[in-house]
Amino acid sequence: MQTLANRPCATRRAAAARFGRQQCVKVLAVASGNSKPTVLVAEKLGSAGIDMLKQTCNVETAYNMKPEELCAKVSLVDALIVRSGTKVTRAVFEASKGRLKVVGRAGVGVDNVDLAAATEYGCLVVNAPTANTVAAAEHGIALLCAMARNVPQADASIKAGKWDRNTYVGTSMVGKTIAIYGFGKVGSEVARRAKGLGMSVVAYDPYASQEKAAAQGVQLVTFDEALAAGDFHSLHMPLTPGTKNLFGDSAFAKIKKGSRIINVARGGVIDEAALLRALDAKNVSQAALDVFMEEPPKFEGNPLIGRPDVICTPHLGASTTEAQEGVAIEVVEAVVDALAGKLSSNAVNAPMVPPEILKELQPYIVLAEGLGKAAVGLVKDSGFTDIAITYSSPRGDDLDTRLLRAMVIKGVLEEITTAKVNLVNADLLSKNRGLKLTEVNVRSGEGSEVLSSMSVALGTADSKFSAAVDKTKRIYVEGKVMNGQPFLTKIGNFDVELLVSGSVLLTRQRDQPGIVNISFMTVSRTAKDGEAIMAIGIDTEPSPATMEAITSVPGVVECTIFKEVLPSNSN
Ligand SMILES: NC(=O)c1ccc[n+]([C@@H]2O[C@H](COP(=O)([O-])OP(=O)(O)OC[C@H]3O[C@@H](n4cnc5c(N)ncnc54)[C@H](O)[C@@H]3O)[C@@H](O)[C@H]2O)c1
Ligand SMILES: O=C(O)[C@H](O)COP(=O)(O)O
Repeated sequence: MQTLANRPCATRRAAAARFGRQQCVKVLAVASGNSKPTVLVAEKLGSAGIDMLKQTCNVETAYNMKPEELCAKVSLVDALIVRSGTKVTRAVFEASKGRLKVVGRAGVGVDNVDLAAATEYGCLVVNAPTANTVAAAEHGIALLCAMARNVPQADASIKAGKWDRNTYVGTSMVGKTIAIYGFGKVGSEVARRAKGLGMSVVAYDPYASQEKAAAQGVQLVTFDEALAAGDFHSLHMPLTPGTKNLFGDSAFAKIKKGSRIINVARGGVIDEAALLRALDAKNVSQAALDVFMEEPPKFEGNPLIGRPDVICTPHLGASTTEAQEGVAIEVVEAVVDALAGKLSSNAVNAPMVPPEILKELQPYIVLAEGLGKAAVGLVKDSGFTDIAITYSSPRGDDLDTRLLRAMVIKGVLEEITTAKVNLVNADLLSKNRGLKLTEVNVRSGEGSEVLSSMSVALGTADSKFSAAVDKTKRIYVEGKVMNGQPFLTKIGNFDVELLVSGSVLLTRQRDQPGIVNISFMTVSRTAKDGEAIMAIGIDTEPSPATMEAITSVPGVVECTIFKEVLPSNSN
């Protein structure tokens, strides 16, 4: 096979000039034309974030909207930024009529966003996962101390004109055990601070690393062990189907008698009716709650809020000036990046790719999308039922293929569907279309390169260019990255070398001298005097008459236009 390196310089330069545009990954097709995207900020956001947003977007603020008001506004905006007080339901995505591309959550928890609906509607959800961690941990510690020393009750008493030094005798924290549930970002910061108070720390988190816990002097234990060990129990896990009502009657039956519980995570993790029963039975002696099953909770006759053994704050964990400025900047950066079509490491419903990995993957991402486009561009009317992707990589099974797979699907589906396909919904859309997808990782090559090659094969397809069909009766294209550029290296059983971009004319002819004479092209043959295919870069599409003329050249067997091998918007 002729390689780029040994090809004549002029041809290489021509190829590079023609196809060598700097490619970048467009994840979401967002801003159209030159108009600025419009962002609706539905809850109070730190001013630094608003100022940053205004640099690239039209910003509309509307707080305390009723659900129907949000639905009315959302079809006029490209992005929506919320905190935990706005429910971004399926109805919101439906009402957006496809315009809403990004939901930014200025905080960690995304349980107020219908992620399944977001994904279905191709809307990226991003959050601000780190900027309020310390604030939440500090609030947890504040509640721990306030509860142990009856600070709110004593404050209320003195404000009522009493000097009562007997009722509010507290309990000491030093030497006691705190059980932390959810040893993630907030949980581990709480652990660090609890150690500073002289407490022993155990943690329950089925997904946490032993090493990380040990490095902090924290012992990971089972749920039941944590319940039995803790004098204080501090909750720091997300609300998921697995954690919903985790603290119910059964847990409270096992909890250390008279221990105290703090919840700065999510209300639904505690079954509030069960907590009331546990408080009545003195299995739990005190509770400190920042979060509730329903927010705001019903106040009238609420048995939990009125109790002297329960102290409450109105979901204030993240509410420090510093944290609010921090989350505002963090979420705005993610929203602006997403609107510009860049991948975000804060994406919640799309593969999260750290920036350094993304940089490394960049040319392979372009290749993957290009191969998807190339393969589907060769399908005839009868369509195809399956996509087989093979990755040949020195990393073998260690290669994280999620992003590459999504880009192949994007490349394939964008050609055949009117639905907006992006990294968020690529998997789901292919599944909904009943496409069978298989991936094979083959260990091959050496060194640190991501891929030595990759191929896309479309099954049960009738190709408009029969030479693209391989021995297994699949439309087959293969490619690799050379000198940082994505190349198509095989079509069917024919080796080619085509820097993937723009439109290409493909002809198949008998291998005989002098039948076509074109300066830039790539030719491949199976055997001398056998058959060859020729790929020719073209600027404008030949007319039907020209196509007919090419096909009627003696020796030419078939001819097709292979349009836009790579996405035209990848520049
Ligand atoms: N009150 C507030 O204002 C406030 C502020 C920030 C965060 N939060 C909440 O705090 C919680 C933790 O936030 P984070 O940033 O530390 O998240 P995180 O993702 O860093 O940590 C969550 C941890 O919970 C663990 N976990 C998951 N399922 C579990 C289970 N069934 N049992 C035990 N552990 C489980 C995970 O392994 C992870 O280590 C979230 O619910 C978040 O929404 C609340
Ligand atoms: O999940 C979070 O980040 C916290 O619960 C904070 O929520 P808030 O932004 O509504 O204060």
